[in-house]
Amino acid sequence: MEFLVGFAILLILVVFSSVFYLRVASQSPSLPTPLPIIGHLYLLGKLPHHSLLAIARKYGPLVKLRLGSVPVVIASSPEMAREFLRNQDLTFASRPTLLTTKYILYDSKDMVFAPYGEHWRSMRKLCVVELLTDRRLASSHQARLEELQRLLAKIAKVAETSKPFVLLDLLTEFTFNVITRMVMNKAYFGSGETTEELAATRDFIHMQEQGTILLGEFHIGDYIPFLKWFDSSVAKMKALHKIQDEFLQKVVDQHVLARQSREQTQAHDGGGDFVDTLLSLDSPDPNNQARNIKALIQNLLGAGTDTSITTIQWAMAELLNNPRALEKAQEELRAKFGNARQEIIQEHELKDLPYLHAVIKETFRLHPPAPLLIPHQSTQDTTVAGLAIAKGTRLFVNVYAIGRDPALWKSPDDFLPERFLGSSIDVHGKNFELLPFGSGRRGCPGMALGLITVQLALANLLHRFQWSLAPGVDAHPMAECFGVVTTMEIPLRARASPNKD
Ligand code: HEM
Repeated sequence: MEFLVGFAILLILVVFSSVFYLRVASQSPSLPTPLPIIGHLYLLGKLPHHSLLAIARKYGPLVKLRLGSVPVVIASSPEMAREFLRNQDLTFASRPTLLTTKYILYDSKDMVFAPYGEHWRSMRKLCVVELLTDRRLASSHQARLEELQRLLAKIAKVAETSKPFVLLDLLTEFTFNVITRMVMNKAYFGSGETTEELAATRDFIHMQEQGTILLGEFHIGDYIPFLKWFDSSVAKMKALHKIQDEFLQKVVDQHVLARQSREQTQAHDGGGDFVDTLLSLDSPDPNNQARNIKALIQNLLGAGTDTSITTIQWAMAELLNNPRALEKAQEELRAKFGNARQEIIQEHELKDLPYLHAVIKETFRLHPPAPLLIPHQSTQDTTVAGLAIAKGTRLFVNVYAIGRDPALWKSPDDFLPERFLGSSIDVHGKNFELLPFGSGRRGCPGMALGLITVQLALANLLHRFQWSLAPGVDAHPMAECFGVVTTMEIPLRARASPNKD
C-alpha cells in the first residue's frame, strides 16, 4: 500500500514536471536526458551492471549520471578504474550512507559500508592484524581441511544414489563453517547442533542471502529522499535485521559468558578467537561495543561466504557447460595427483596447477561476484580525465563491463580459461582489467582467504568426482540474480560419481 502511494505520487510528479522540463532542459548531446526527480534512474534495469555496460558501450568508459538527486559516476575501463582506485584512491575511499546501511548494517557501524574515517580505519586494522594475517590463515588450515572432508563425504553419499543434487546447499555449509570457525571458533553445521539451533542458523543464512540482494539494489528512497517513507523495502530490511541481530547477539552473549567463567576460574587457556579479541578491547560504552562487534561479524560472515560460494558455483557451472575445459582441468589434477589418491589435495599442493588457476581467473572475469564492486563515494571536489566530479558523488566501477569488453578480450562472452595460460594478469588488484577483489584502500582484505577457499574446494571437487549435468539438461542456464554479490538465478544441479582408478 505504502509503495503504491509512493509510486503514484512519483508518477504524477514525473509526468507533470517532465512536460515542463523537456521543453527547457539543455540536453547534453551525448547522454540521455535525466528526467526531473528520477534523473537517470529509468535507465537501470533488473540487472544494473548490464544496463551500465550498455551505457558504457554507447557513451564511453566514464559517464556521469544523476540517479534521482544523487550524482553518480560509472567507470567501465581499466584506465578509468586505475584513475579512481589508484590515482584518486583517497578521494573515493568513502562509502555512501544508504537505507540498507542504516537498517541492516547497524547505522553503518560495520566495516564494509562504513564511511572513510576513524571507525572504518580501526575496524579494518583489527581485521587485517588480528584475523586475516598469513599466520591466522596458516593456523586455520586444519579447520578448512576438516570442513572440506565433510563436504566431500556428503557429496560421496549423494553420489551413491546417482541422483542430481543442488551443490549450493553443501557449499553454503562448507564456507559458513570455514568462516565461523575462524571468527568465533564454532562450527554451525555437523557438530551436534539441535534442531532449533540448525533452524536459527538456516534463518540467519537465508536473511544473509536476502540482505545481499537488498544491499545491491537501487532503492528509490536512497535516490529520491522524500520517497523514503514510502519505500516498501524498509519493512523487509527491518524484519531481516531483527532475525540477524538475534543470532549475532547470541554470539556476543555466549562469548561474554565464557569470558566471565574463565575469569572466575582463572583459567588462562591462552587461545581465544576473534570475537574474544574484540571483546577484550577497551570501550567506554559496552552497548556500542556490542553493536560494533555484531556489525563486524555480520560483515565477515556475509563478505566471506557469499563471494566464495558464488565463485565456486559459477566455476562448476561453466565447466559443466564446457566439457572440454572440464576434461582439461581434471586431466591436470590426475597428472599431478594420480587417479587413485584418496587423501585431500592440501593447500600447499595447489601451486603448479596452471589450468585450475586459469579456470578461476576466467570465472572471475565472466562472473565477478561484486560486478559493480561496493559503491565508493568522493569526499571532495575533484577532476577525473577532464570531468569535474563534486564531493559526495557515488562511484560504481563496472568490473563486469571490463571483463566483457571486446577491446580487451577476444570472444569476451566465451569461457576460455586458455586465455590466461602464460598471461601475467592476476587478480590481486594491480591489473585493472581483472578486478574481482577491487583495488586500493577499500580493496578486499579477505582476498587470500577467499582465494584459498575457492582453489581448495574446486581442486578437490574436480579431482575426487566425475561430474555431469542432470539428465536431459544440455547446459545450465547462466542467468544472474543481482545483489551486492551477484548470484546464479537457478542454483546448479549436477550429478557426481566417484573418480575410478
Ligand atoms: C572470492 C572471494 C571474495 C571476493 C571475490 C571478494 C570481493 C570483494 C570486493 C569486490 C570488495 C569491494 C572492493 C571495493 O569496493 O573496492 C570486497 C570488500 C571486502 N571484503 Fe571481500 N571478497 C572475497 C572474500 C572475502 C573474505 C573471505 C572476507 C573476509 C572474511 C572478505 C571481507 C571483505 C571486507 C571486510 C570488505 C570491505 C573492505 C572495506 O570496505 O574496507 N572478503 N571484497
